[in-house]
Amino acid sequence: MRNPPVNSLSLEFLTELLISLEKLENDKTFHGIIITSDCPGIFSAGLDLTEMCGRDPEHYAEYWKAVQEMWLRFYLSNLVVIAAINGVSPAGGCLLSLTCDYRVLANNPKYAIGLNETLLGIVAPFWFKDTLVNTIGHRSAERALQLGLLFPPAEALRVGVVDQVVPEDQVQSTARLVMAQWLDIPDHARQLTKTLMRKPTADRLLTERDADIQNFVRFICKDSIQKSLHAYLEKLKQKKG
Ligand SMILES: CC/C=C\CC/C=C/CC(=O)SCCNC(=O)CCNC(=O)[C@H](O)C(C)(C)COP(=O)(O)OP(=O)(O)OC[C@H]1O[C@@H](n2cnc3c(N)ncnc32)[C@H](O)[C@@H]1OP(=O)(O)O
Repeated sequence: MRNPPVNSLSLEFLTELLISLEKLENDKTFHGIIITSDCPGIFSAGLDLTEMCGRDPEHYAEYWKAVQEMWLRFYLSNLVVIAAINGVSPAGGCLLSLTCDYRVLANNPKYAIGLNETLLGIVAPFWFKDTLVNTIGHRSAERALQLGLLFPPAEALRVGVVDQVVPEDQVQSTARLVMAQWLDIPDHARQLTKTLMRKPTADRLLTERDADIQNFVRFICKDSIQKSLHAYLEKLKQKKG
């Protein structure tokens, strides 16, 4: 991913990601992809806050549809998808990595990962929650979501948000090694098993997609939510001094 400075998932970047995924899926010589970041120290800062602030309801609806599409397409991809997480990964960045089949995280205490939405005064939608529950179990997910926990590497591994923590210079090589193991499995059997495991979760969003968009638009248009997102963005900007 190369969308400096922080790989935020803007509408344009999400569209590019989806086009890239589609191209790779349509090229039958590809069987797996590794998602990693070209922005030093940052895997992805998550959803682009500027897409959710000070825009009109039509824009929010278009943006949310693209976020849903990203989740659906990556979560259900027939390819083996591995996240080589080489930086901090809050909220939407964590969600993207949770859609993958396996997560390798660099062992750097700055590289926290988690669904921290509550810290911004917003609520992770049910499909974010379901993805986390499927990964780490109900109790851990409930605690992580309510507290908006961002896990440093050792904690992320203990709770199961990531599958492996390795020295920073070994993230890519480990991801390639893991990919080789996954590609050794007969593809059709692996793909059908992935679908079996994930389809019920995806189906819930597919049947409630429009309602979920409307719910997001209603929520994000609230004055109180706009105020807290603006304040959060300002805080990020002022951090620099
Ligand atoms: C019903 C459902 C309703 C709602 C659900 C909505 C779900 C939302 C999920 C999300 O993903 S919300 C986004 C959550 N993301 C975050 O909380 C991360 C915020 N960013 C950071 O903590 C830090 O930027 C960083 C740790 C990722 C990187 O730190 P650093 O290297 O020090 O960079 P800066 O903080 O100086 O940031 C540089 C630049 O980038 C802007 N920026 C950062 N994050 C975002 C973002 N998510 N969206 C848009 N822009 C972002 C930041 O403001 C700086 O901008 P400048 O103009 O000052 O350069």
